[in-house]
Amino acid sequence: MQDFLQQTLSGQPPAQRQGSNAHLSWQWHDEGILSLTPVQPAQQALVLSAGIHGNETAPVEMLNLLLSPLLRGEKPLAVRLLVILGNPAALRSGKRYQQYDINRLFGGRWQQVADVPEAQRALRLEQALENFWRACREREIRWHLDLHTAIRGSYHTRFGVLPLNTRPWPAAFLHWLAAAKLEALVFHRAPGGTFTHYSCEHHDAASCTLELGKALPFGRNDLSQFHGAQQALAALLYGETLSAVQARPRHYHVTQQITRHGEEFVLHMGPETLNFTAFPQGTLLAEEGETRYYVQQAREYVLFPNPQVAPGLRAGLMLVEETAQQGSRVASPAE
Ligand SMILES: O=C(O)CCC(=O)N[C@@H](CCC(=O)O)C(=O)O
Ligand SMILES: [Zn+2]
Repeated sequence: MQDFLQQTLSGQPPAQRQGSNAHLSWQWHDEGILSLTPVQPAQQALVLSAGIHGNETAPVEMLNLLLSPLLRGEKPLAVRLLVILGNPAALRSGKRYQQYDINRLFGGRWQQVADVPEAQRALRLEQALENFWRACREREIRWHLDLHTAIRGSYHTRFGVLPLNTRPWPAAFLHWLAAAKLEALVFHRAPGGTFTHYSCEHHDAASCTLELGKALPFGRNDLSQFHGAQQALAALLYGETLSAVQARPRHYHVTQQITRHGEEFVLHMGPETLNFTAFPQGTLLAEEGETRYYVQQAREYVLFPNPQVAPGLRAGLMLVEETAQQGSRVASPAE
């Protein structure tokens, strides 16, 4: 296969469904699902996904740039790799989703929505991860990096969102996220239906949603803003040296979720409000009927405010910044 992105956008299966070169063998499993196995046994299994939302194109372009030299046999592969373009139909139409946000449907939540294409696709992606990780060697390290872009501009252009994890985060994983030049890490404290929650909860993977800039159509992205992330991904994939960490990302955790239930929902933030905008205690953030959302802590920061989400879905998250002492639990290197 020459170009996985073009192949996926074409909507056609490739003429050849598997192949190999001096460094690896590859197998096309389904639309937007490709595994690559290195000739040399690897210590790590990595799922690298993008295009879960069809309008978030910068990471899709980046992923394809990293993948192409592997498929051409120009770079060695240092990990067992599963590459996923999450929602090909939405990528073709340039929309976040066709009928329902797929990133709310993982962990079996696809069973709760009517027959929408995203429900089928969430099931297919869960099966792909299941099969990929079933083939894991004992003690193989499992990581899942799901690449997105935010709808709005942000005070932090590059940041990571980590799912609820009942185990401590591996130090090497947090180190990699810092080396990828993420400015902030946001820790969820409740379960959710995202792809990264699914990997972490059901497959014990260290997983993170990487948010790289603002959503723009194909061809309009300035990938130089994400050079740090691209370099860190290249280091991981090709077994190259990881750049030194220049700054520790700021750490936040989620304190409350704003949920839209229906037509009465009002979000008291304009379209100009950036991600990580701070609000003082007592600020009325949103209301719907009798329900009112206020800032509860001395200062909270908003993330992903969106009054247009479907009923029952999150219309924003409120965050608190952690002090260095409070930091989220990290495993010792031996853990
Ligand atoms: O900018 C926005 O409003 C959404 C950007 C985006 O798609 N973010 C992910 C975050 C997933 C997570 O919580 O890990 C999403 O909303 O699905
Ligand atoms: Zn997204």
